[in-house]
Amino acid sequence: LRRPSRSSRPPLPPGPKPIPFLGNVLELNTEAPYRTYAEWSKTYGDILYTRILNQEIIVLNSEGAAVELLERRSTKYSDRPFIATAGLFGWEWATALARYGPRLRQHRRLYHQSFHAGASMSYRPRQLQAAYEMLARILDDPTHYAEHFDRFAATVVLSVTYGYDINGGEAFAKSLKHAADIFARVGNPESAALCAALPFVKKLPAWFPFMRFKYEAAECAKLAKDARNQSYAWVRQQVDEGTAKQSMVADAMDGLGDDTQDHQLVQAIKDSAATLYSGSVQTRGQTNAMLLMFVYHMMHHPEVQVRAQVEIDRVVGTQRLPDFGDRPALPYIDALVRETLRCHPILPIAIPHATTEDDVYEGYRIPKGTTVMANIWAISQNEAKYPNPTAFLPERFLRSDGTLNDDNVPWIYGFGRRICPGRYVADASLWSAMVCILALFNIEKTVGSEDIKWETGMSSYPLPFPCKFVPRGKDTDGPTLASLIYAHRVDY
Ligand code: HEM
Repeated sequence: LRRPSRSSRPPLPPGPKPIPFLGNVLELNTEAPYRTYAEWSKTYGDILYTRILNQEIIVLNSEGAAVELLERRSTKYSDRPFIATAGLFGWEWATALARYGPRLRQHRRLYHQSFHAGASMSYRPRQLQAAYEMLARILDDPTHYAEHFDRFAATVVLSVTYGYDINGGEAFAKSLKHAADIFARVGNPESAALCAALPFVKKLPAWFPFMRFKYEAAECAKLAKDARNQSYAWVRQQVDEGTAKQSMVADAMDGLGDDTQDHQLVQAIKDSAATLYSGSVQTRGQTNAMLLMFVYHMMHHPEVQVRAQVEIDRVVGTQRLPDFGDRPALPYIDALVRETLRCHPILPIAIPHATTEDDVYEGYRIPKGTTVMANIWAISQNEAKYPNPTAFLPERFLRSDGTLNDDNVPWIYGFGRRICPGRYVADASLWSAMVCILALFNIEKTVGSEDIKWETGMSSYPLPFPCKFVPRGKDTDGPTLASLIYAHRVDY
């Protein structure tokens, strides 16, 4: 058998011409690479090829191409690119960085068992409770609203993952946060690119000039390891004593019996659980970033707030707080949640996938080992599907009779075998936080509101900015709200 000659192989997808060593890095807007990719797609089409240093990247600029490759052909497209610093920082255990294989599948099974659409419903009372408590904090101290969002997100994740109450003060919660912060600060794409381009860097000792980050790397790895063991031991003790609340780790222990029997599964439980927690507390996780985005949109769109509040007042009234039973009667609120997810996606290039086999798409060759990115930002700004895409218009998700349409922006959570396993939990957290805030407060501009700094790179959202949370009712004071929250109190 003769191998096909190089010239008879399909070509790579089109793209800007790379220069030696650097590739296309000089043309890339590194603060918002998704904008450059969207710009290039006007010349090269929905699928384009680019090289950044020594990393070969294929960018999918349309929902159709992303669904075709990352979902329908997911057996070939579910790996992650190798991140050189992950191992160095002791972070190779995290699900989001895991290569495609049995370990990833084990993590995904554990998530599925506790967070599929049906199972996620059982966490709703806790999410609502956490949202109510967040309202009380905002009322008491509105200036630090972003910190209250961080606490809300961490409360939910600790509860659904470990059945742990954030007020418990266990050391593991602190160690994991600390490790996640170090990894976010030092394990950045630049150090990763340095380690990938110059592999000997990984072997240099920490005292070597410019290698100080290695001291932090060692600390980060140790903290993360201790925290994973301690959090697991904490749930084990609760389960053995019969006091454990339902959670992902407790569910997983149910099928385990003795911890010494299946080391691999025990490690998978520790690692998959810690991934959720570290993702949510790391400087800012997805849920809290999305809530900052929500405040930003509301501050600029008082007319949207009014329409949402008319709906809430009609369905819920002013004598109680919203709950999930109200959700079907509040279509505009759901439309508002979807528009907040769509209008400015917080993960504009999601998390890159990578191929495990060669493939051909629309006559183009996609080699094994290529990084494949879905340009979520380009998908969100598709004029044909979302006319006037930069405008914030929740009604684009409503039919003419006022009911919700079928577009629940699924692409915001990624694709195929790597799709976000926490999407149902995230959806319930976002809904409960947004509806509760709108029920109680008007969000208004104040001095400094226009001077907003943005997180850039892989994520994009406004960093905390000044704004006012003005209670809507004359009698919304601490004691009234406390009695409303108490009346709704759920024990979980
Ligand atoms: C607004 C909130 C959220 C958004 C927009 C979001 C979005 C995403 C996206 C785009 C990915 C990458 C998917 C892909 O590679 O195709 C992802 C992965 C992931 N998400 Fe979320 N997420 C959110 C909240 C959550 C929550 C609350 C949890 C946990 C309870 C969670 C757990 C994860 C995990 C573990 C992964 C890695 C999956 C893997 O690599 O296989 N996410 N998320």
